[in-house]
Amino acid sequence: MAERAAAAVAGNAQRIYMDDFRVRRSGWRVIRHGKGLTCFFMLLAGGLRLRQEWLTNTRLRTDKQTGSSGNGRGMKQNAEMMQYAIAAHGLRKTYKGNKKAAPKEALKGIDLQIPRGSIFGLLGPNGAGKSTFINILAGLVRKTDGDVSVWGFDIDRNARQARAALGIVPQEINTDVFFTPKEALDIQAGLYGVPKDQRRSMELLAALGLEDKADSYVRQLSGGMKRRLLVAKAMIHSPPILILDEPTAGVDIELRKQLWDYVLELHAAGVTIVLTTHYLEEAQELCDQIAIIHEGEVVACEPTEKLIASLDRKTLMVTPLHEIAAAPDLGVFNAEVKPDGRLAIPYQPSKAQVGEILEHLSAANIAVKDLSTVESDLEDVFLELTYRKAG
Ligand SMILES: Nc1ncnc2c1ncn2[C@@H]1O[C@H](COP(=O)(O)OP(=O)(O)OP(=O)(O)O)[C@@H](O)[C@H]1O
Repeated sequence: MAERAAAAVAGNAQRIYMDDFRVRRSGWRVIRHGKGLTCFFMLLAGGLRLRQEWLTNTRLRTDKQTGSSGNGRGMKQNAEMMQYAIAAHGLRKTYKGNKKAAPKEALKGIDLQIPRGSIFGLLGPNGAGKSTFINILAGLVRKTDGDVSVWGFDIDRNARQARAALGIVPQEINTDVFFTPKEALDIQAGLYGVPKDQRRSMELLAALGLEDKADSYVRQLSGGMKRRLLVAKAMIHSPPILILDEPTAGVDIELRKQLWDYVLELHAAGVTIVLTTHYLEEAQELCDQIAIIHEGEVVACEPTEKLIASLDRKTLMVTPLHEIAAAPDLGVFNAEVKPDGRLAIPYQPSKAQVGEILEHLSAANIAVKDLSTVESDLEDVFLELTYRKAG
């Protein structure tokens, strides 16, 4: 399975260069196979999008010929574009206001580099700007300013290739309820120009535990099943990058595990994974690098372990030999008596040793029965950074 996925992803590096003709030809094939009216509207929307892209590409080609490219960073930036799965520089988005709402600056010039082959966590409180960032990559939201490249393709100049390099599992479930999962995947494959003999609809359904639902209507699937179908749809064209926007919201523990097993298999096959989640333990367990976004700005971007270590906070948990009624005076250390009778003593590993705390305990005539240390976790870092930023 992993080898097949790897082969598909590698093969796709070629397919990303697909041309308009193949997209249109596949679209007509879809029409012939039924569900005509829905397909007609899908093709109409696709056609309008192609036209828009053509106009954009023509403008950019003209810019290039006249030497008026809006982006003059040159070779250094090209090298960086090839090194990263996604690279954003000075990315800004301001949503226009209207009579009822003021303009909203959702992204305030973010710089972000997501290494190829990583599992990258994009975290932030509600309204931080995560979905805006993802929607810009997907071509659903138009950026106000800045440069973004996906798999080395600039999202303005090579919009189609950039988009073909991405598989996106959106936050909202937007499945085609009148199709079966198998049909939905075949149509999606057609829209991406995947030749019939290379389609992996059944393989993907099986990998996501939906094989027995292949011919049921999508509307008959549970919420968790629909979400897994979205993952299959995102991977139908074997993109080298998979973006999951809150993929496990509303998915039970067992299915969540199944989903992550599949995502890890894809990662082992070379797919770069970008993930937004509100489950911080999940991010801590899965991601090798994490960026925290707050109010449209990147407030941290580090390898996960380094990020947690950067908080420089541990807690010494002491079980006293005899019961203690009130917290003792331990000099510079603050102690708290927990409901189970243990003492919790926070300290900064870079500035203090456990031995110093034990000396203070001994001076306060507290005999120690047992002790352990508790590391900070991602939740502590997240709260610290976002609350510090919020003042
Ligand atoms: N179409 C829009 N028009 C105006 N404002 C918007 C629009 N979409 C998002 N916003 C605003 O932009 C900000 C960032 O929203 P975004 O959806 O990107 O946040 P998020 O980090 O994905 O949040 P969540 O975790 O809740 O999904 C929010 O203040 C939001 O209200």
